[in-house]
Amino acid sequence: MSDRYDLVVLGGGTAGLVSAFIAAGVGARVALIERERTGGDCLWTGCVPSKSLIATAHLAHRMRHADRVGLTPIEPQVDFTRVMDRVHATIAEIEPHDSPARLRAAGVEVIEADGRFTDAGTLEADGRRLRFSAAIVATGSQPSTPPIPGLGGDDVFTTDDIWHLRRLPARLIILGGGPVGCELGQAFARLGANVTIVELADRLLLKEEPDAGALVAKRLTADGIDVRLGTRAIELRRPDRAPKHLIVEDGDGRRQIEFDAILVVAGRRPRTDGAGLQAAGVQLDKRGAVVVDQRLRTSVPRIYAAGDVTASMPFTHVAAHHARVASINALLGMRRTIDQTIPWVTFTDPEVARVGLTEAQARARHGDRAIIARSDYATLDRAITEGENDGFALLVADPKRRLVGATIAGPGAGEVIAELTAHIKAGNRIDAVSTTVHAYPTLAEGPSRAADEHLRERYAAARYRAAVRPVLAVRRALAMRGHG
Ligand SMILES: Cc1cc2nc3c(=O)[nH]c(=O)nc-3n(C[C@H](O)[C@H](O)[C@H](O)COP(=O)(O)OP(=O)(O)OC[C@H]3O[C@@H](n4cnc5c(N)ncnc54)[C@H](O)[C@@H]3O)c2cc1C
Ligand SMILES: NC(=O)c1ccc[n+]([C@@H]2O[C@H](COP(=O)([O-])OP(=O)(O)OC[C@H]3O[C@@H](n4cnc5c(N)ncnc54)[C@H](O)[C@@H]3O)[C@@H](O)[C@H]2O)c1
Repeated sequence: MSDRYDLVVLGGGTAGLVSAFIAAGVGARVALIERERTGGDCLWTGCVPSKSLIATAHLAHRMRHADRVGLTPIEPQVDFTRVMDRVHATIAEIEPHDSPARLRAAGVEVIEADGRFTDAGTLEADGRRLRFSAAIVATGSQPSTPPIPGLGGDDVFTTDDIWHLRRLPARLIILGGGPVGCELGQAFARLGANVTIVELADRLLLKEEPDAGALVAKRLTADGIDVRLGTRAIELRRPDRAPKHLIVEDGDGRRQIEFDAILVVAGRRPRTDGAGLQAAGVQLDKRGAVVVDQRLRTSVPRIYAAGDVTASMPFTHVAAHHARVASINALLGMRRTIDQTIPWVTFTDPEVARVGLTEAQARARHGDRAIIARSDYATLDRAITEGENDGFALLVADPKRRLVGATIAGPGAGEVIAELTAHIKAGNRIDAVSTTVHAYPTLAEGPSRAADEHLRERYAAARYRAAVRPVLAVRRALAMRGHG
C-alpha cells in the first residue's frame, strides 16, 4: 500500500511534535512516525525528569541551610523511592501535551513504528510506504559511551535508564562534568549520595566562561562532591573480595574510586543509524549528524532536519525553533533561516545562563577592543536578601558597544538571560541594559549593574570629562548672571 503526504516527520520528540502540529495547523496532510514514545528525550529522560529531581534536591539543600535565612536548619528525610515516584508523576502530568491522542486530535496521522527512508521520496514504517512532498528528520540524539574496559552491566547507567532507579546509590561516580554531569551530580549529592565527578578536562562546563565553571566546581565541592578534574577513567574493576572500583589517572598517577553505580554523561551523539538516510542520499558528517544549511535543508531537496540530530545546539527550545523554521520552509517553500541568538541554561545551583559570545570568543574577534563589563552578586541587594549572593553577570560588547554576549552565573540566571537575549536580537548597545529601568530589588538588576559600571567608567574617562567641562563652565556662568 502506498500513501502520499504533504509532510512526513521521522521522530516524535520536541522537533518532530512541533513540526507535525504546525503542519496540521496549516491544513497539510501529515504523518509522524515514532518508534518508542512521543515526547522524546525532553519528556522521558531529559529536561522533565532532571528538573523534577533538581527541584526536590534544591529544597533539601535549602532545608539543610535554612539558617541562612534565620531558621533552624533541618536534615530532610529523603525517601528516594518517593522522590522518583514524584519524578514519574511529573512526567505523567506533562505527557498528555505530547501524546499520540493530542496529535491525532490535531489532525496528525501517528504511526507508532520504526521508520526508515527507502529513497529520497519515500519512508517505510509499519509495513507501509509513505510517499512525501517533504520530510523532516527529527530522530534526536543518544548518550555516547566512551570505550572504557568494564563499562557495562547493571550498575552502569546513562540518562536513558537512570530514571528507573528505586534506591539511591550510596557511592555514585559521574563520568563527565558537562551540563548533565553537573546538574545530576549536584542533585544526587543533595539527596544523600556520595558523588564523585570525573572530568577529563581541567574544568567543569567547558563551553562556558571559565569563572562560571569554577563557581560551579566550588559549589559542588561545598555540596560534598569530590570533583576530579583533569582525570581520565581507565578501567572498571569488580573484584570478588573487594569493593567495585574505577581506576582513574590524573597528573599524579593512578588511583581507584569505589562505587555502587556509575552514571555516564560524557556527551551525546546524533541518532541516525538505521534511519535509511544513506538510501535517501542525505549527507551526514563525521559524527553521524545530518548536515543542514541555515534553512535546515539537507543535501536532498525535499528533506529537512531539525533538533539534536543536526548536532548544532542540543536543547529543547532549539528543537522547537528548528521545527518552526523547517516545517514552514518544507511545506510552503519559504526561505526562513534559523536564529543566531539562542540562550541556554545549566540548571545547577547557582544556575549558569549564556547567550552569544564568551569573553574569550569576543577577544579572539576584536582583541582589546572588545568591551567586557562585570558585576558581582555579592553586592546585589536582592541576592543578599535571598541569602544567595554567590555569582556574577558578565556582558560582552563589540567595539561599537553592541551587546554580543552575556553570561550570568547566579540565582535566577535562567530567567534574567531572556532580557539580554532580547537586547542582542534587537542589536542594542550595552548602554540599553543600563538605561532600561529595572524594578528594585530584582535579580534582573545583576546585568544592569554591570552595564552601569561600564557607563560609569566610560563617562569617567578623561575625554568625556574634557568634553563636559566647558558645558559645565557655561552653565555655571549663566547661573551666576541670573543671580547677579
Ligand atoms: C538529562 C538531560 C537533561 C536535559 N535538560 C535540558 C534542559 O533543561 N533544557 C533544554 O533545553 N534541553 C535539555 N536537554 C536536551 C533536550 O532533551 C534535547 O535537546 C531535546 O529533547 C531534543 O529533541 P529532539 O526532538 O531533537 O530529539 P529527541 O527528543 O531525542 O526525539 C527524537 C525521537 O525520534 C525517535 N526516533 C529516532 N529514530 C527513529 C526512527 N528511525 N523511527 C521512528 N522514530 C525514531 C526517538 O524514539 C525519539 O522519540 C536535556 C537532555 C538530557 C539528556
Ligand atoms: N540545561 C540544559 O539545557 C541541558 C542539560 C543537560 C544537557 N543538555 C545538553 O545535552 C548535551 C549533552 O550534555 P553532556 O553533559 O552529556 O555532554 P557534554 O558534551 O556537554 O559534556 C560531556 C563532558 O564529559 C567529558 N568527558 C568526555 N569523555 C570523558 C571521559 N572518558 N572521562 C571523563 N570525562 C569525559 C567532556 O570533557 C565533557 O566535559 C549538551 O550539549 C547539553 O548542552 C542541556
